[in-house]
Amino acid sequence: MQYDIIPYSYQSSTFASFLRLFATPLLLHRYRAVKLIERMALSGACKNRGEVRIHESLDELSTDLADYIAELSEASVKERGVFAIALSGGSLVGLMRKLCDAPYNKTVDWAKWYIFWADERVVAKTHADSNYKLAKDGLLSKVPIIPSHVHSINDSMTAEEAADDYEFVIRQLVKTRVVSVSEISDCPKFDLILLGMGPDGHVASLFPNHSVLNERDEWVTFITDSSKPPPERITFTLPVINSASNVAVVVTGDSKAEAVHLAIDDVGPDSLSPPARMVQPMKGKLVWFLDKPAASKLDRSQFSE
Ligand SMILES: O=C1O[C@H](COP(=O)(O)O)[C@@H](O)[C@H](O)[C@H]1O
Repeated sequence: MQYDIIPYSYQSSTFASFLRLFATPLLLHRYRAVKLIERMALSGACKNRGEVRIHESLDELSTDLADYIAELSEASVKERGVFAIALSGGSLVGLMRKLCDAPYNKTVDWAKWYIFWADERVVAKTHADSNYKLAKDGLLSKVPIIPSHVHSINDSMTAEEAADDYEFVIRQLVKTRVVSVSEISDCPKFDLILLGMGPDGHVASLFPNHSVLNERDEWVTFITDSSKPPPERITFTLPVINSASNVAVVVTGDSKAEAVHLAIDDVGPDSLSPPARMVQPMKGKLVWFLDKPAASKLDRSQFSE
């Protein structure tokens, strides 16, 4: 199994700024083609943990992430008429900020977006810990998404009830094919699941050594003992994450470098395996968006050009 390492950097930043401001769909398409060629030229292969994009700065990471999401949205709307995207909380939402700016705020077909959460804290939607509130304040209130397409949890229920209710909502949307279904697992097949990762290697609310990592039957489950506050959360299970068409893990900062190393590198069977390492889409594509500090402990000797 192989993975691609892409030291991602805009060498023609003036050109990129011009395009971000004035891009027509045609120019944007051409610009993406140029970037693809740059990436192919810089990419190398390693033991497969997906494609790894390493960025010089948070600004470049944010632009690349916005491009990536916009491209997947365009492809999904073309193919299925809708784009079913699951968000996470934490630093991810701030890194998606470029989607609120030109050209994405105008070129993305926001009316076709259906929003879900890969995990949510069981708190009121107005609470500072709410992943919904974070996304609403940072993204959803700034772009023309249709309110009825935003599927957040019912915050008046217990964690267990909220997980069951959320799974029921997703089941209805699978029936109407707003969310596709995986031919392999019978799980929902989201067009894109966006994950962050904690310094302990947790993704969504799948924490190290937690029994929830073994859940194979439920689509959405709950925990009441999260090692990171708040304790009560709902989360997509690994089978759902690994059934997605695309999964992106967005990680920044040197406090996460060790977890990135353990999640991506070929570390051998005796090493600790963080939950992020269990993100292995069955048929979908996995992309890591890293900044340099987060990538600083990756074993470059495993890369081959
Ligand atoms: O608690 C959570 O943490 C992770 C990671 O957050 P970050 O701020 O370190 O990026 C996040 O992805 C998850 O959705 C959230 O509930």
